Amino acid sequence: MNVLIAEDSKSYRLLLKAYLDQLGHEVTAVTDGQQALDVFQQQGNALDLILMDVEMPVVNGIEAVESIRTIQQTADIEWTPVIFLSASTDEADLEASIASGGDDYLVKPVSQRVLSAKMLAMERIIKMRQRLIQANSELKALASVDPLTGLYNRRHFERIAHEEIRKAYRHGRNLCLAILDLDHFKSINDGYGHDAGDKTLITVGSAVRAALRSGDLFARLGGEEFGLLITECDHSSIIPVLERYREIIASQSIPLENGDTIQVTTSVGACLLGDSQREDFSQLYKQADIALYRSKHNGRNRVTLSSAGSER
Ligand SMILES: Nc1nc2c(ncn2[C@@H]2O[C@H](COP(=O)(O)OP(=O)(O)OP(=O)(O)O)[C@@H](O)[C@H]2O)c(=O)[nH]1
Repeated sequence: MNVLIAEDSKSYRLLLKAYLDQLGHEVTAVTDGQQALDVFQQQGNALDLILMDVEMPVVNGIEAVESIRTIQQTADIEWTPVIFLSASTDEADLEASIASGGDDYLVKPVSQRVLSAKMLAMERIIKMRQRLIQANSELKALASVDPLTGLYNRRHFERIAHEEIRKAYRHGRNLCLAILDLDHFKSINDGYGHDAGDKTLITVGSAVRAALRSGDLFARLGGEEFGLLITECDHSSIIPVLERYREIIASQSIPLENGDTIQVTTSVGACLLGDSQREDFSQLYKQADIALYRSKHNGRNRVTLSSAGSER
């Protein structure tokens, strides 16, 4: 386990560290509550257990644990178990320590035997905690991904787009939001079956993803509609970039079991950030959607770019 000891007495700190080293734990030892807080913030979920002295200079153990519990809630860190160490046998002190967010309370001096037994009990809890951290991170990843294509989903796309739009305005950079909508996709489903339609979505998705510039984002927004976020781009280069993606899709051949192949084209509607007024995601999306409608209306398999604010 990765254990943090916060203890101001040098001799006792070294003794505890020696006990834990013998049990095979990774130990970081600090001398006050503020240093314990700093280590907690640096290590986050990587820290398994804290042994916290109650009486310490600068920030005492109780104050440090109260802060740890607050940080935990805001910084997406799972509950990190804390064992308080105190010279006091007063039950009110034990009560206050647990109320502040501690999980156990040991009266000093603690024998190696008692510490080993407590560490064993904590290890069981920590294993559960690690399983929870793992499950949560898998759930988070799943919540961002479209299960059919493995691309990011609409939810993730919108979240990142909001952040990127904010950053682009802050740093005075341009940004392009594009919607790519496959043409006559219904006729692929109707003509070749739903599985062939699925295969088309998967092939198109992975072809564009493979061609993506790092820092840009491609996602399946739903059905046969994909979203593309191009960061740091300018007016003169954006059409060739979008044309390149359109051509990549048109050049895909999707082989079917009966020997046939499917080809598909895409219509693209895109929008650049406005220069004069601040646009948010939904305004940009609306502009890109209007441009997409033009691409469809003008014959499909083409790119239409609208500047935000110019086509309401
Ligand atoms: N195979 C498959 N089809 C899907 C999926 N999601 C949506 N679709 C189908 O995609 C088709 C979209 O059809 P429309 O909205 O009429 O669009 P379109 O045929 O591409 O026509 P245009 O966009 O006007 O060129 C519908 O038939 C949906 O059932 C999916 O996950 N897999």
